[in-house]
Amino acid sequence: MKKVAVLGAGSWGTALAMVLCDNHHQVRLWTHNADQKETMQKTKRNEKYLPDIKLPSNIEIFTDLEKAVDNVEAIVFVVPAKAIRQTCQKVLPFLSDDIILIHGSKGIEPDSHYRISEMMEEELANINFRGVVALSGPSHAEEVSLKHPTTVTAASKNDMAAKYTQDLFINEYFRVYTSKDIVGVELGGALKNIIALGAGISDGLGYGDNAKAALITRGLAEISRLAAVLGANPLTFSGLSGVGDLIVTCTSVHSRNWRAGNLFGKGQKLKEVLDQMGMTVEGVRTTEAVYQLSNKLKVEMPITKGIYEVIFEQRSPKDVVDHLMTRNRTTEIEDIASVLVDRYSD
Ligand SMILES: NC(=O)C1=CN([C@@H]2O[C@H](COP(=O)(O)OP(=O)(O)OC[C@H]3O[C@@H](n4cnc5c(N)ncnc54)[C@H](O)[C@@H]3O)[C@@H](O)[C@H]2O)C=CC1
Ligand SMILES: O=C(CO)COP(=O)(O)O
Repeated sequence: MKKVAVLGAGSWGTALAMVLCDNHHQVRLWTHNADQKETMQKTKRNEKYLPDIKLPSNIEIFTDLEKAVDNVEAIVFVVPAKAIRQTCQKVLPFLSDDIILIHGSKGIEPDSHYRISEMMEEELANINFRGVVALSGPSHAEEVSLKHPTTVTAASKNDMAAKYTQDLFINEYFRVYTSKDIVGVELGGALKNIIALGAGISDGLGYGDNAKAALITRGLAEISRLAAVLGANPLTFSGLSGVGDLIVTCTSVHSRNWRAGNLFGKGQKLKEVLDQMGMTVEGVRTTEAVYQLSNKLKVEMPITKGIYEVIFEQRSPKDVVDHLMTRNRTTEIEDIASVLVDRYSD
């Protein structure tokens, strides 16, 4: 039994804390919102983010960050990507060396183009943590909290930290694999959200399964092309954090990115969409970051470009689809192959 703090009491932080409670760990769930803590303690539910689920009786809820992380072996960061740096800065004074840092967040920071673990390493450079682990895969909180079979990957440059995370979380309904390719695993989790926005847009426009299958497949081609240039193992994109998460996010009614895309497809604009969602839609910021990055690195990403134009330049979604369908003729597989040839030919 380990003492673990989970930072972020949204749907995913709560679901991961429940898995840890099921595994008999001593779990402290931290929220930055005092009202949320009070309601959760009173109702034994997370009314806003996972309303149908009763919280385990052994979960402890904190707003005091120092108390939440006191004497813990591992911290699991599950705040939205935009809050990662601020959360690291707040927790830094209370951290001791040897801590294991795990995160379940999915995003890329605009301008810096940092992955989540890169932001954590930069903000927490003053401590000698034992490793940073990304926990990612096809895993909607709503289903994990119902204990439906789910598989994820714990990726770290540090093998021991990845195995520690596997031991911490694995049980009969939550199967955890390990990987050394943290670059690929984090990119898979972040980039699929862009394509899920696209799948939602396509459905919102009233297009059918052919269009969605095309988006998923050509989306996978362009996100794995970028990931290969950024140093990911392309095979990671055939795994749980790649195609696995892409499928679930593009097809599940639980996906906030798909739902937001659907509203864009029906003609709503950014502010209306975000107001209506009221929950984290990571794909919006990640689309901005990846659009910048693809221009900087000259990686062709036509779907991401189209989604960027819908979200940030108010281009009509129908216009974007028409453009994607009629752009220059090209070959299907050669493009990713050429990235790999360039990369391995030195
Ligand atoms: N919901 C899901 O099924 C999954 C979500 N994720 C990822 O987990 C991360 C968190 O997402 P969700 O839990 O779904 O979001 P959510 O929208 O359900 O909840 C967000 C939580 O973060 C808190 N928060 C917002 N700003 C904060 C700040 N500055 N400091 C501390 N807390 C803050 C909110 O109060 C809320 O409790 C995202 O990166 C998401 O992509 C990953 C896998 C599954
Ligand atoms: O990453 C997720 C499932 O693996 C959650 O996706 P959404 O943020 O689109 O709900």
